[in-house]
Amino acid sequence: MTDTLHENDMATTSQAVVLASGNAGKLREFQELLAPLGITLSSQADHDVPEVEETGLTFVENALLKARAASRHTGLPALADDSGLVVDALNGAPGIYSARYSGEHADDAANNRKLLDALRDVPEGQRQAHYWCALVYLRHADDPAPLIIQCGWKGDILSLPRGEGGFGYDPLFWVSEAGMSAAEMSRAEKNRLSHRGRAVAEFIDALKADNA
Ligand SMILES: O=P(O)(O)OP(=O)(O)OP(=O)(O)OC[C@H]1O[C@@H](n2cnc3c(O)ncnc32)[C@H](O)[C@@H]1O
Ligand SMILES: [Mg+2]
Repeated sequence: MTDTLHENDMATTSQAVVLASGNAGKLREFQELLAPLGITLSSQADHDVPEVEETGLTFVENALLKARAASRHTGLPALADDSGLVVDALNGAPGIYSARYSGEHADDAANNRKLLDALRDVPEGQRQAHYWCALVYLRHADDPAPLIIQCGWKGDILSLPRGEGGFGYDPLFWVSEAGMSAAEMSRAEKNRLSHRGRAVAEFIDALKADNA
């Protein structure tokens, strides 16, 4: 990236934004993806934003609920990500329930175990899935025209976990184009290919156009 381009990016996008998420893995990925643009991203925990109930039935509805609550509470523009894993053989489960698949206080390990169990009898070749990311940006809490970006990432669900990186279902998410699981990728590689990485790239373009 040239200095000129960098300065230009800073000029068009430099601003304070709250990330409406309590997920440390997401926060790390967003900070890496947005830092070069001069966006100062704080997490909702920094502002004591109360956790909002994700009562929507789609990713985009839940992202809107999270972004609106964070923006209302902080007075800042808010970015929210609602994402999850959609498995064909499970009729789209765990879907919007990905974070709470094995219970309200589920952790990644328990969710992964439940997924492996649900797919116990599903043979290789029928274990297609995709991650989905709905990204919502509200300029203020009553913004009637939010920026909304949605991206998917195709993969297959492994029978055994592989890799230590990433978070969530990454050790079970096999990416054939890369020849490795999402948890075996470098952070840069995951950001380049993933549902969230590509949604953020589109978001950056949309924000630049918005600020132009
Ligand atoms: O709602 P917030 O506070 O942002 O945090 P969360 O973890 O509850 O987030 P979601 O409601 O959007 O649920 C997303 C879940 O989907 C899974 N997931 C989403 N993106 C993922 C990724 O890149 N790698 C692995 N798992 C992912 C993972 O289980 C997440 O907890
Ligand atoms: Mg959540």
